[in-house]
Amino acid sequence: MKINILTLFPDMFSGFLNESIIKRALEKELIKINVINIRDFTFDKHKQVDDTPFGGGGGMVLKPEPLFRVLEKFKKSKIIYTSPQGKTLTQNLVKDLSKEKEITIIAGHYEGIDERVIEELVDLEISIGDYVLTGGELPAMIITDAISRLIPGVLGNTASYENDSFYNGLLDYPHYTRPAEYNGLKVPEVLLSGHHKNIEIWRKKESIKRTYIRRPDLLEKKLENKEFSKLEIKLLDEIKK
Ligand SMILES: CN(C)c1ccccc1CNc1ccc(C(N)=O)cn1
Repeated sequence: MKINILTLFPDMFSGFLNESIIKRALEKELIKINVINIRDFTFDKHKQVDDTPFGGGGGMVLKPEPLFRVLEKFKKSKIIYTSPQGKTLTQNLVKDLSKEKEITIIAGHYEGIDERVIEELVDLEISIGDYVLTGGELPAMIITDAISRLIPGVLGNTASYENDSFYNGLLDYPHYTRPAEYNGLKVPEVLLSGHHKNIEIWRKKESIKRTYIRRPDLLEKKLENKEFSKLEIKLLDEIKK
């Protein structure tokens, strides 16, 4: 999986690329991340990347020329633009994107980019949620992070995404680690029992209970898509009693 990120602020990505799971995935060459400075694709004296909007109003808009030039190099990849006007990112969309060979993410800035770039070159506009940020760099990191962890080998053997919340359409169950009692607070007995089947059922029930309480919309969706196993239906009935 190769991810190109087009940005005006490449230095924002150094921490993201040099730490933890992403760093290890890059070292193992499981993914390749290429951060490109849009400004390198300006050839005028002032290296101008933005300009005032036609029609007036405040702010600046990213000019079409530098973006058309840089995107020429990546036209074989799926071109993504992060903006509040995009399709909201979900785990299913992440899963679909993780199957691409190469994607290029344009991190928007200022008031956005010239619409002609979107119309002509952008394959998918993505929003990470209904809120406004100073730039598209954090959304680009979030999309890159969410995709990378689905690439085989990136999470290593300890963590796996099969039990991810959202992976099975449910929220995650509660997690505990040593000590078994802390400040008089105990870990649920079943988790200390070593009884794997009971533990699995307890975790599944906790996931369904939490989803029922906190995100009934997710349960609805799972029911609509007929994605419930017989066990999950049984546990949901117990919870509803
Ligand atoms: C300055 N703005 C509003 C803007 C306008 C257009 C494009 C990019 C930006 C950069 N900001 C972003 C980007 C993405 C998201 C999101 N929800 O994915 C929120 N904000």
